Amino acid sequence: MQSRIFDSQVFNMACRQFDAAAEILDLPMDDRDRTKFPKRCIAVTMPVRMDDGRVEVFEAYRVQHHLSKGPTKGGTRFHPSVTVGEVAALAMWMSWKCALVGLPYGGAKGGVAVDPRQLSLAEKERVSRRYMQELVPFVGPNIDVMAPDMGTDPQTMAWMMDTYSNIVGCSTPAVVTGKPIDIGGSEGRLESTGRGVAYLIKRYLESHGLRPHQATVNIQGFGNVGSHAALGLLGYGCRITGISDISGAIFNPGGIDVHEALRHVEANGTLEGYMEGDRLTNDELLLQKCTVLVPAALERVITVKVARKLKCRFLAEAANGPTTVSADAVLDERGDIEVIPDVLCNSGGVICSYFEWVQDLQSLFWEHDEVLRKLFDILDKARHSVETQKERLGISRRNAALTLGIERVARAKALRGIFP
Ligand SMILES: NC(=O)C1=CN([C@@H]2O[C@H](COP(=O)(O)OP(=O)(O)OC[C@H]3O[C@@H](n4cnc5c(N)ncnc54)[C@H](OP(=O)(O)O)[C@@H]3O)[C@@H](O)[C@H]2O)C=CC1
Ligand SMILES: O=C(O)CCC(=O)C(=O)O
Repeated sequence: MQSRIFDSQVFNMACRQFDAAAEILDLPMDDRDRTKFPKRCIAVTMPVRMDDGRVEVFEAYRVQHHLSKGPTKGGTRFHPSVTVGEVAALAMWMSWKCALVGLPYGGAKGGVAVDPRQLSLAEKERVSRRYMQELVPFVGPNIDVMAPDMGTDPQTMAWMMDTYSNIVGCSTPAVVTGKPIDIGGSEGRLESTGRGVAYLIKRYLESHGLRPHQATVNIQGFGNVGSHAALGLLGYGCRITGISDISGAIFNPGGIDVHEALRHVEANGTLEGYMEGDRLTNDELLLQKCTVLVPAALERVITVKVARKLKCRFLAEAANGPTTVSADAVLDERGDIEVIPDVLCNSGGVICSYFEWVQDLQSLFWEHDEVLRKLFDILDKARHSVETQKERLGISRRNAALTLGIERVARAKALRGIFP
């Protein structure tokens, strides 16, 4: 089958990854297309009243990739470059990620094509509420559970949860995760993706005979994931030598004061004007020598050209889909860079979202320590299963992670059969 709906660079990239994994698994031909292509796609146009009285119409999407293992799960992105193909690729990756770490979910993702930095707070609230209002017939605690992604945060989730609850007539915290703790959010969810990234990096450094305090780290993207990864790594003793946001990068081989940089971003909304170190472009930051490079922003930033010039020992994919398929082949050929693939590396977020959903359904809440202990436990198990698969089949770590996730989804579909 050829998809005409989702055709785009990033969707084709997710499909090529799937095809390679399906070959390794020797997946029956009859099972391939039904495992690969998204089950449902909801596309809406949303009229929103802007502060100046105009009505602006935004395109928005929700893609639910497969329904075979439970409700679908995944974040909602507010970004000007959102397309249905990008959302579909992100939903596919959510499926493999959830299956890899053993969560009872299919993958989903949503997005609004809007630049959140151009919206006032009131406009952002109206966009968030309208998005949820459009999607109420298609989501719910047992159907599809949203969460934050780029450009959205706990406040966005609070507005979405409130909108859903008002429409269905009762408070329904389990319809979104990543909410503020006061309205049913989980301890630890805010920092979980970045903390998970940091924890896995520490484990991989140790398994390669390195101590965290010997490691230097450059991070692209200083939002939720990038900043909490930086704080986690700092806590383990790593030296953070580079950080960036859309305004560019700060590079300081002596180490950046991450807390001070965060205070600057909180006060100014950007790293622009932060003076501690040299200013570089985002592309230049990727090529600086370091022990660990952490892309934590957009897809497809590690291209063939970049991959050939990387000077890191580890590439920890905190972002979804940061490495193109051709760049991946370059990294395989080089063989000197350990790739921690996205579906493993950033899985801490959805693991903690699962904990939040479980707590909401039971109305029984856990302490912070318990959440982190359970999170690190699942990450250790997933890491172990990826390393075992890698050695057993003699394949790359990315293919090990993808084959584990894809095989579990395909098995669930085969067991359930075809109805009617
Ligand atoms: N939030 C979560 O729980 C999870 C997120 N992820 C993935 O992690 C990545 C980051 O998400 P998250 O931290 O939540 O998003 P945020 O919106 O919180 O932060 C995104 C960061 O990336 C920066 N950025 C945006 N565009 C560019 C660009 N073109 N070049 C360089 N930097 C850029 C932003 O800069 P500025 O602020 O200046 O715009 C910001 O610092 C995404 O790939 C997301 O899918 C994965 C798993 C879970
Ligand atoms: O927490 C979640 O449900 C999803 C997080 C997410 O969007 C992702 O892992 O890419």
